[in-house]
Amino acid sequence: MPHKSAGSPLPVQSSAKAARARRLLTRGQLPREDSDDELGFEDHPWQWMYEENEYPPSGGNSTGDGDQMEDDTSAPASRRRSKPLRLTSESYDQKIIGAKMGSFECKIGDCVLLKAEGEGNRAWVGIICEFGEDENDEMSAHVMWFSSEQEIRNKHKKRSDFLPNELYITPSWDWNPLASINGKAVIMSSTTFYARYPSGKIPRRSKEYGKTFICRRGCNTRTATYTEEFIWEDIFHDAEEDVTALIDRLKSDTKATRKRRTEAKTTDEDGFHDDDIGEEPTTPRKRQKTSIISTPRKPRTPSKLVTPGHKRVIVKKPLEFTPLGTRVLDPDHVYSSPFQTARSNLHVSAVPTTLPCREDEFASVYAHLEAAILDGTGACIYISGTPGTGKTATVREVVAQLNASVMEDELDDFIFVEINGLKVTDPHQSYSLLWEALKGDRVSPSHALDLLEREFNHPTPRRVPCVVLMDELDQLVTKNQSVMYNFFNWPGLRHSKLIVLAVANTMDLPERTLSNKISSRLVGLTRITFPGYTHEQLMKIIQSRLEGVPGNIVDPDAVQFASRKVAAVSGDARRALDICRRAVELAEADALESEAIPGTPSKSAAKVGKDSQLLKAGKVTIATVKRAINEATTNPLQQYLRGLSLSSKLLLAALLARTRRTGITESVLGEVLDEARRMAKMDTGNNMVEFLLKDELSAKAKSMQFAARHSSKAPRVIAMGSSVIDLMEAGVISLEARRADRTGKIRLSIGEEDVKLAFKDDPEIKNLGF
Ligand SMILES: Nc1ncnc2c1ncn2[C@@H]1O[C@H](COP(=O)(O)OP(=O)(O)OP(=O)(O)O)[C@@H](O)[C@H]1O
Repeated sequence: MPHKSAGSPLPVQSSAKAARARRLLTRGQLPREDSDDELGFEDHPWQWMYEENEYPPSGGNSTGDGDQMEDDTSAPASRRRSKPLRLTSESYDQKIIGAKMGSFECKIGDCVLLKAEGEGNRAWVGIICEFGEDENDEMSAHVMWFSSEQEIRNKHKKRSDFLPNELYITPSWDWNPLASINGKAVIMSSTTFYARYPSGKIPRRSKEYGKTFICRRGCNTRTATYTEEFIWEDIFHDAEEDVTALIDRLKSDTKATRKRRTEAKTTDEDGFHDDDIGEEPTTPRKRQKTSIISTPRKPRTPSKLVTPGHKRVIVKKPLEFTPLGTRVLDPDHVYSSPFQTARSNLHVSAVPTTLPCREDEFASVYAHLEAAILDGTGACIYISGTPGTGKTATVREVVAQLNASVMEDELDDFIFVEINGLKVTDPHQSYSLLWEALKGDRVSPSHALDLLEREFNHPTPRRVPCVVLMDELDQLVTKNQSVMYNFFNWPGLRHSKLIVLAVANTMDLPERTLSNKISSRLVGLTRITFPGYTHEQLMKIIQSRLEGVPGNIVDPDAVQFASRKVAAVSGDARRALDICRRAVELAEADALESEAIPGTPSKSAAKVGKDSQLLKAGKVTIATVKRAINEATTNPLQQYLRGLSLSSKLLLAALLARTRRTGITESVLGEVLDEARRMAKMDTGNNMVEFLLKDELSAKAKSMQFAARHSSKAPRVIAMGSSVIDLMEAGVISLEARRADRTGKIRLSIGEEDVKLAFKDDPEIKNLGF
C-alpha cells in the first residue's frame, strides 16, 4: 500500500519498493537496476529531524510565504528562509536539519538522487539546501540541481570536454516532496573518480553504479556559463556550511540573470527593494514546490514516446527543405532612387526599427512577459485591438528584446513559438506546433494534446518557460472551444511555465466564444488593449518610416492628409502605410512620365544626381494622396464588391480565410460555407446571424434554380446559395460546374487584394479578418 509522508494528503508512491524493481536511468544516462535499497523495503513515514533550540521561538506567524526566502538573501542557503515555509506546531523552536524514513536519513548538504515519474524512471541529482512543508503539509526539500551536459540548450556553448558521468552543479532550485528522494548520490572530482574507476566506468554490480558522478564545474544551464574547473573535495563536504559557499561560488563564477532579476524585484508588488536582494543567485523568486519529479526536457528516442493512455506516438521526421538558390540583389539597384527607398520603407512587410506610439503597450507586454519568465510562472495575456494597430509588431518586438537580454545573459532562456490562426489548416494543429516547439518532435494533433496535458500537469525541474504568440486567435476557435480553452487554461497549471500571448481583433472574444462557465474562470486574465491610432500618431509612424529617405519626396501635408483620412475611419497603420506607399508609386510614375528622366531610373541615373530633377516632378502632395485613396476605392470592381449583399461578402470573407488557412487557392464549398457560418456566429453585431437567417429563405429559391440548372441533385447549399450564384455569374468566383453540392470546388477568380481592399473599412465585415 502506498504510504503517506507525514501530514501529506498526497499518496506517495510505493517508491522504495517499486523503484527497486524498476530500471532507473540516472542523470548520467546510465541505466541501472536499483538493487540496493537505501530507503528500505518497508514504507515508513518520513519524519523530520530537528536540532533543538537552534532558533528562538518565533513570535509571529510561522506560516511564511514563498518569497520569504528571497527576503533574507545574505543568510546561508539553508537559512535564507529563517524557518521552513511552515513548521509543525510542536516545533516552533526547532530547526529542521534533516529527514528520515526508517533507517534512511538525509540532511542539509546531502547529495541525493530524486526519482522521476512519468516518461520512464530517471533519477535526478541535487543537493538538499533546506527543508520545509507546503500549504498541503507536504514534507519537502529545497534542492539545488546538478545538470548533465545534455540539458544545455545552447548548442554553441556546449563544452566538448565533458566526461561520462560528469554533472555540472547549477544555480537552480526546486522544492520537491521527500517522497521523491530515492537515495544518496556520491559526487567526486575527476581525479578521485578515475583513481577509483581507472576505466572510467563503474561496474554494473557495484553499489555505486548509477549513483556516483564527477563534478568539476558549475554551470548556469540557461545561459550556458561555466565556472572555472574546481576540485570537488576541496569545495564541498556534504555539509550545510558548504552549501552557502557553493552558492557564492556559483553566483560569482557563472553569469546568472542577476541584473534583470534585481530590476524586476525593484518593481515587485511584494515591495522588495534592491537592497533586500543584493547579489542573490538565481534562486526561484516564488516558492515552486513540485509534488512529483518528472523527467527533464531532453531529446527522446521517438520509439519510446507514448501517450498517457500508453498509445504509441508516431513521431514524424522534421521537414527538411532544400534551400533554393539565393539571388542577391544589388542594393544600388534596389534602392537606386529615393522613391524606391520610400516605397520599401513604407511597405507593411518592412520591419521598422522603432514602433512609435506604442511605448506604453510595449512596456506593459514586456513587463508581464519578463516577470513571468523570471518567476518561472505561467501567464495568459489577452491582447486585442482593431486591425493594423501594431499588436503583432509590438509583441514581436518585445520578444526580440527579451531574446536580446537572453543573449546578454541577463534573462533566463525561453522558448518562443508563433501560432497564427490564419496559417494553420485546422485549429487543432496548434497542439502539434506547441509540442514541436517544446520537444522538437512532430506528432499528430491528438497525440500532441495528450502529451501536452501530461507535460503541463507534471512538474519538471528546470523546465524552460515557453512563450506562445497565438495570433489571429479568432481563427482558432473550434466548435467545442477546446483549443482556446486549453491555451487559456494551461498557463494556470502550476507546472506549465507556459506564457500565452493571445492576439485578437475583438475585446470580448473569450467571452463570446467560450461558455459562461469557462469564461468566468478568465477573470484573472491580463488584458491589454491596443486602441486605433489617432491622426497624430499615424503621422509619427509614417514620418518615422520616411526618416533617412533623401530628398523630402513626401510633403508633410500629404502625410497629415493621409493620416487624417485613415484615423477618421479605422486608425489602421497598415492602411495608412499602404496609401502613402501607393502615393509614392504614383509620384514616381509622374516623374517618369514627365520625362524628367527618360526610361527607368538606372543606377547611373541615380548616381549622377538626376534625382533632383526627378524629385521636382514627382513629389507626394495632398493631391497625390487623394489620387491614391480614390484609386483604391473607385474602380468598378471595388464598387461592385462594396455593393455586395452581406451574405456574399461573408462568403468571400470565408473563402479568403479558407484559402489563407490551407494555402491552396481552391476550397471545398461545404468547408467555405461552414467557415462563413462560424464567422457569422463570431461577429460582434449579432445582426449578421439574423440577416443570414432571413436571407436563407430567399436564397432557397435561387439555389433551387441554380441546382436545376447545374445538377440533378437536390440543392444542399441553402443559406448562401444566392450569393454563390451571384458571385459566380459576376465572375468573382468560379465553381466546379457540375457540383452544386457541398463537395464542389470553389475558387476566387479575382485578386485577393481586391477583396481585402473592398472590405477593409466595411463596418459590416471588417472585423472578420480584413
Ligand atoms: N507604431 C507603429 N510604428 C511603425 N509601424 C507600425 C506601428 N504600428 C503598426 N505598424 C505597422 O503596421 C502594420 C500592421 O501592424 P500589425 O500587423 O502589428 O497590426 P495588428 O494589430 O497585429 O493587425 P492585425 O490585427 O490585422 O493582425 C505593420 O506593417 C506594422 O509594422
